[in-house]
Amino acid sequence: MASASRASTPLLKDELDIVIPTIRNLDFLEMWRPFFQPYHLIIVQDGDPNKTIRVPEGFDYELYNRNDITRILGPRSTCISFKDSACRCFGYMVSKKKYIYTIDDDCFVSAPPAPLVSLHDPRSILAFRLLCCRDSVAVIRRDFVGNGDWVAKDPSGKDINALEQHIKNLLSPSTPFFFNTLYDPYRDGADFVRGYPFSLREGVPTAVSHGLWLNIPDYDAPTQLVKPLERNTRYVDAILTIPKGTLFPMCGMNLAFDRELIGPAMYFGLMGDGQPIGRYDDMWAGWCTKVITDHLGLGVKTGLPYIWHSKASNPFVNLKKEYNGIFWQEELIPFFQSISLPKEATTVQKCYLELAKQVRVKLGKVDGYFNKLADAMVTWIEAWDELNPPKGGVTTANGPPKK
Ligand SMILES: O=c1ccn([C@@H]2O[C@H](COP(=O)(O)OP(=O)(O)O[C@H]3O[C@@H](CO)[C@H](O)[C@H]3O)[C@@H](O)[C@H]2O)c(=O)[nH]1
Ligand SMILES: [Mn+2]
Repeated sequence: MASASRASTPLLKDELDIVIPTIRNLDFLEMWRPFFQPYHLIIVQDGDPNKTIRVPEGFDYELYNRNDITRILGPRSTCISFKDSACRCFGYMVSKKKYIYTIDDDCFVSAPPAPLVSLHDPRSILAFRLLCCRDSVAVIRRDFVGNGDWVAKDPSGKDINALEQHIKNLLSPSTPFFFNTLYDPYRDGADFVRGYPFSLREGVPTAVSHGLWLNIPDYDAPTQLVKPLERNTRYVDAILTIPKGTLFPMCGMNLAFDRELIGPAMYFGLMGDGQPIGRYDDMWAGWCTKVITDHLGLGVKTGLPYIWHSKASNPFVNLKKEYNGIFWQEELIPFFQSISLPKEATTVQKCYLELAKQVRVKLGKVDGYFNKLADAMVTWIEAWDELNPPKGGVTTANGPPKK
């Protein structure tokens, strides 16, 4: 029987960093305070390094802007994107923790309190909840707790703690080799179904936990343009292992991973300023990650937890960023589907460098950009290994910025 984790989920507060890319502000942290305050935040400030980003009181954090990235990585800083959420991967590199959770600054525990709602007027709270219900079909109910904090509830009325769910996902095995039709067999109240081979029931270590989003779905620009008012109101109470040999579109908005198992593969590519492509950062990382987890016998899960995604980015701006990606991905997907990594590639770094070689040989002819990207993939691994020497190695000269 799959050992359902009846014990409470460990906080992992000293083993997990929260990485936030931002070009806006960090007010959203107020709603996450009950869940995020125990953790160390790594904030990657994109855009103008002279702009001051205010971090709400009471959070333990490091903040890196473009000047810090250049100071720490020197010439290798060219592999970190500028003016694209891809910059977040710098946070993965400088972290010293086993786990990473990354979230966008427009993602909330649940629908943020609208300005009209007074936090202490029951009538306006009811009105706001009815508004939420109208807009979001009551997928998440929220109740105020005594001091006016917002606590999200799932349809069963249980509190939602997205970070706790990601930790549960990462700490329980994945089942990539044989699909369990009752989904995650390790959840309370579930198990392997009849016909599931006992030899496979131990599962494999989980490298990635990919969460989803209510309200604004992560659609590409053409879909956004065709369906501007569509909201995701479907709370599907399921966690699935993505089967071995199957790629998936990884979104960086609500994502957790085991940095020691798969960190070096989580390079978010060359995107944004000066590049012919944007908004394919997380997609690229997801395709590289999935072929490597398949090769190393690790698992990738998708499903719970949900977060509430509040802002739709501009579809016209997105179309310009995505155009080449939409076109190139018809070549990229067959490339990743046909990847075979040699058995000598026994570490993530070795797998990644082999991938970079194949990107240059097979995708360089699609567009010269992929030669640049292959170089950047190698630079990323060099920088990763310099900042993360094997245990007991030397640390980097510069170290994190003074706060
Ligand atoms: O130039 C930029 C733009 C944005 N950011 C920060 O990145 C995240 C996501 O930004 P935003 O919410 O505006 O974009 P979405 O379209 O909703 O994001 C989804 O598309 C993917 C684009 O790659 C992204 O991974 C998804 O989450 C926010 O925190 C912005 O502040 C930035 O740093 N630099
Ligand atoms: Mn967003």
